[in-house]
Amino acid sequence: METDVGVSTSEEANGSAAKKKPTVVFVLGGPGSGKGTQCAYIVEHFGFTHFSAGDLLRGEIDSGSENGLMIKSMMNEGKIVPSEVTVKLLQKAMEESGNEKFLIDGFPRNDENRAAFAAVTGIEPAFVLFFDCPEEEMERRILNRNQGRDDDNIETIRKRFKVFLQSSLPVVQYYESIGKVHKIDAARPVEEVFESVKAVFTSINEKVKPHGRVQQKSTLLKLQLKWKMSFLRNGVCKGY
Ligand SMILES: Nc1ncnc2c1ncn2[C@@H]1O[C@H](COP(=O)(O)OP(=O)(O)OP(=O)(O)O)[C@@H](O)[C@H]1O
Ligand SMILES: Nc1ccn([C@H]2C[C@H](O)[C@@H](COP(=O)(O)O)O2)c(=O)n1
Ligand SMILES: [Mg+2]
Repeated sequence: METDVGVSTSEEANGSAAKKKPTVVFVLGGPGSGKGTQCAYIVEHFGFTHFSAGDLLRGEIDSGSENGLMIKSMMNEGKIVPSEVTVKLLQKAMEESGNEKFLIDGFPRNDENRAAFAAVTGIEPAFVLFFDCPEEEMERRILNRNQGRDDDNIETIRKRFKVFLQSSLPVVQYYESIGKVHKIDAARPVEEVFESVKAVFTSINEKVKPHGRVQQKSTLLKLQLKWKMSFLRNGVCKGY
């Protein structure tokens, strides 16, 4: 297992008291594009914990919680559940997991989801994986899935596609505009898709290794500080 991917972009840069925030990768793509399937492989190879927002919401329905009925009816309509509910579930799951590297699958589904997660957790994703797949292929996959999901019927599937185009793609475009998206051609066999996914995680591991640029920069800053302190102590500090 190649576990690294210590891409903590959210570490507070205030010296020794820096508090490390979890590393979060958002996994996006249309319904049936293969997010859950690929996440299982990423977990196996890179030591992430996987949370599917849809699974957490289905768990909430099954638990008989007071939000259950509302969530169920929204899901059956292919609608997006209010962010307050979903973010709370994700936050609780992350806190209880004991890990600090998370794949968050099927979230954020709209701009409200995105903003609420950032506001509540203070976490921005290290990057976003986007599984790009034609609608006909996604439809075929969902109709063959046989997992007993209430929303895997043709009427709800079409509604989910519409919501994906209207609300979720703009979120992908937002992350693209800030250079955070790794787009994967998901219309290939599972193993081929995972080869591309693996390349993304491996290249990110390479970038944060001790001799990578990120590490070099912080090492240089530490060295400069050490020199300054040494000059000050010896009373020969003039030009600093
Ligand atoms: N690359 C692939 N080629 C063919 N079938 C696939 C591929 N990836 C996943 N599948 C199958 O397609 C179905 C949907 O995959 P999966 O559940 O991973 O999608 P998803 O993006 O998580 O969907 P949803 O958004 O509805 O949760 C599953 O039955 C899965 O086995
Ligand atoms: N952020 C989210 C994620 C999911 N949902 C609801 C609406 C989706 O149609 C449904 C199933 O999600 P999936 O398992 O396909 O990722 O769950 C939501 O409201 N908000
Ligand atoms: Mg899924």
